[in-house]
Amino acid sequence: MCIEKENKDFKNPIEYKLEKKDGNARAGVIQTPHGEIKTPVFMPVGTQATVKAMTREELEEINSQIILGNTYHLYLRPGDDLVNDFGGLHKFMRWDKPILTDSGGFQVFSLGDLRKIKEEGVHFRSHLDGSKHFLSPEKSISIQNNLGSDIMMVLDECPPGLSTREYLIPSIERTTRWAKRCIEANRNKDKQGLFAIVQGGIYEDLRDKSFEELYEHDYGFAGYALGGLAVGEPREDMYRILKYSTPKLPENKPRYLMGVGEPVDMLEAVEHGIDMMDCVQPTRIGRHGTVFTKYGRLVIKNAIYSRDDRPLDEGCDCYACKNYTRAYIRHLFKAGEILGQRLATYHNLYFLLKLMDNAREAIIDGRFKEYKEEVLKNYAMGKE
Ligand SMILES: CNc1nc2cc3nc[nH]c(=O)c3cc2[nH]1
Ligand SMILES: [Zn+2]
Repeated sequence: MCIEKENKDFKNPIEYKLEKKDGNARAGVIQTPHGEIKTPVFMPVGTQATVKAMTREELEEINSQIILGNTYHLYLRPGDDLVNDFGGLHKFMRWDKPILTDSGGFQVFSLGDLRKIKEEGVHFRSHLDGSKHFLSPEKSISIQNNLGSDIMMVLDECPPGLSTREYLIPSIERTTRWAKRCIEANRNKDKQGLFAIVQGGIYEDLRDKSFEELYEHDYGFAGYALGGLAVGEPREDMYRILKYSTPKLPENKPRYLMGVGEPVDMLEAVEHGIDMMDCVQPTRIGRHGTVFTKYGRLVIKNAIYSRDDRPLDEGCDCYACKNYTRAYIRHLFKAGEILGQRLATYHNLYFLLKLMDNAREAIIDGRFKEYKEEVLKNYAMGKE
């Protein structure tokens, strides 16, 4: 039972309104300073102030409601101070809908040459030029303030997927201390929301520990993310934790699952009550010629498609599927033509945004279970 705890000295700029539940699946609306987001929602990742290969107009065309910016990358290049001088990320990249920025921690752990995790923060070397840098909770908030995102993430440690309890327990406790420091550092309390990140690996009791420690400061958080998943743990462990932890998150705030973007996993997450997801997969695999279809993934460079006059996905009404054949898009990839990467990216993003839109409709109509079963049955058939 989550008891409402509000700190009256500031209003969270992020408001969540639950519209309909169907089991634990939920449809809702998130109000942000840059407009509303209908959930469940997929968030395309725009790492370096661009969703790779997509223009802003194309992102609007496919009804993208919110995009992600990566703090680590933008801090290193072009610099959060430069972005701030141009009025923040919205103005710099001409995106006037909501933006969520991560804390930079995950990229430091996965990209930067991590020197050491200390109580005060992480020392690392840039993956660009090896220069030395330091990221603390306060520094992360300052960078995200400069970027002017609508939703900021706390600086946390995302332990490797199968970390032991002995490693996880002190890591969770430091992540909680860092989260508290982020609240204190978030000077624009009325301009940007701050999400907490629940850790705890694949252990239910450690998930409870992490959440309860963070919920102590619920007044400072506009939403809750489930971190520490999709980092190499077995799928059944991720599903078990999703089923256990998601329904325990506050009902009146957005719930964000970090790093998930495979159709089957997304519907599993929605079933347990997740509202928001992000993942680089759809854009990354798109650039390499793998696309999502109703009947599973399809690798367009495969010779079997050389004379295939069907669209990438026969059930899709996106620009790429309405105008081009598999044969043509395969040719573009074989010829190294950039348009191939653009069309595959466009389609993959459209596919996931549509999947979430259809899930939202199914929840509102009270038929989510049937919807999920239908999608999984077809997806498991493998591409025809
Ligand atoms: C691709 N999978 C994945 N991307 C993630 C990003 C994250 N950021 C902060 N904290 C996390 O725990 C975290 C977990 C993640 N899993
Ligand atoms: Zn399509």
